[in-house]
Amino acid sequence: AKDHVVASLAEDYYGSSRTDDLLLGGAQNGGWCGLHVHDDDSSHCHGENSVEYHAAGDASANSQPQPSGEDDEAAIEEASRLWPISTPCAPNGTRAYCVYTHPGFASGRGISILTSARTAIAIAKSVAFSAYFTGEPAEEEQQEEQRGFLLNLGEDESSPLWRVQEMPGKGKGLIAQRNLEAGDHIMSTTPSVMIDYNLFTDLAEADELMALQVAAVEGGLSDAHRGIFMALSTHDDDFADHAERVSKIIHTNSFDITLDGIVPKNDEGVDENFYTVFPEISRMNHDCRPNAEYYFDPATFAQHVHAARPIAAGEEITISYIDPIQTRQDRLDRLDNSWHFPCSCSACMQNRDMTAASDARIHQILEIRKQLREWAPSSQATPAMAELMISLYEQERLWTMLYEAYTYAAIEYNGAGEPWAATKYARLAVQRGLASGGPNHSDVHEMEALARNPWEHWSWMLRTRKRMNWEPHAVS
Ligand SMILES: C[S@@+](CC[C@H](N)C(=O)[O-])C[C@H]1O[C@@H](n2cnc3c(N)ncnc32)[C@H](O)[C@@H]1O
Repeated sequence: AKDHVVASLAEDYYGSSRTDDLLLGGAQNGGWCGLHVHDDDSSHCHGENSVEYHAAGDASANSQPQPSGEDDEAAIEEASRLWPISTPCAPNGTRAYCVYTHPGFASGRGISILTSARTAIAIAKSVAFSAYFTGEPAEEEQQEEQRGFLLNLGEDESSPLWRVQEMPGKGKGLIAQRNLEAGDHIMSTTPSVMIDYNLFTDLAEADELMALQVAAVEGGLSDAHRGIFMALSTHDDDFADHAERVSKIIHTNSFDITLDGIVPKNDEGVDENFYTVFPEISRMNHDCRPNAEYYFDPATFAQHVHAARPIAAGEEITISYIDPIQTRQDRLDRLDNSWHFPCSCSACMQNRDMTAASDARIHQILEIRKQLREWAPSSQATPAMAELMISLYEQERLWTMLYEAYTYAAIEYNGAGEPWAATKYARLAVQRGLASGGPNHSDVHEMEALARNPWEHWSWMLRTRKRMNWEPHAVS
């Protein structure tokens, strides 16, 4: 994606795995579009980006021109009409960034978004927000759904499923209050504050950004919501004043979010990122072998967390802040550079022999991944290779990544003309993908289609076809 000026929770994870590399792209004729498209005509692809949230957003948003200084004024006026509160603003020469807040969002929980007027308008028109602005009948349904998400949240930062507790050496963390099964829903929350990444590069004065951040927290959030936000970690408790505290909270607790299908891509055709705090989810500490996974749904503006494996009552619930497919030293370096803590998770604390074996598996996973993504006839990919990938992920306890391996296995078996094994893995990929990417994720749709009818899927006999140099029409 783009150069990150600030570290965010799971920025690597999103960057290298979650949105770019491992996902199916809806290829029709032999490849995964938008990823590493091979020799086929990429015009068969649905779209370049594999993450298509069909339910979300105003499709026309994608064709909107980028804001310029001249038309920004009109946009600010329109955005101010749409959003209940939109103050203050900080001009940067070509566009103004303002705080757009909605105290009524998510049943009065509230939300603040720091962005340009154009983007604020696009967000206001998206499915998650339009009901709040138009008062259409959808509003009831929308609010009901968001209320449902928040049912598990108490104002004291606990729920029947989890509680916040002091964790030695890590600050606070989240503890399971009940035994959870893989796939169990843990929580869903909407954001407190979202900051358009452009602010970090475009606003020359740090004070301007800080003033906007303070205004975002002061306005727009309910008292309870603001209380949970302000209690979040600042990592080192070293701040001079309120503004710096708010800034540190944001920097310690933000996730990287893209509003695909809602906000237009930038001039380079890249999705705009939003630095986003989901305060209850931000209580989760890092583990290189996490037991929970999450995804953001632009249709509701909620982030959903599910168990990636069974979690025992009393166990800490963790997520990974980085791409876990890295050797131990790379993971430690990454966490130290971006997060300034030494990782003491079980994978990082193994003895030398076990670390060497683990690192070797990571190298093997990376090598196999390359083959499984290779669509030229010379690819070494086979169903056995995909099975090996599943095994390596299991040995490495990479439960949050298993859907990738199941997806590859489904494609490889189908590509070799083995529909029953393909169907089995497609179903497993769907089951896992629902927790990793959500029901609207294009990869999940892809696997559902394969499971329904492997013979009609683009991957049917694909490997055989390529290796034997058959024409696509030779296969029905
Ligand atoms: C998003 S917060 C996580 C919740 C935080 N522990 C709290 O008290 O609210 C990120 C911060 O938690 C701490 N942290 C997270 N995972 C950790 C780990 N595995 N080991 C040590 N500290 C960790 C670091 O201070 C990091 O900057």
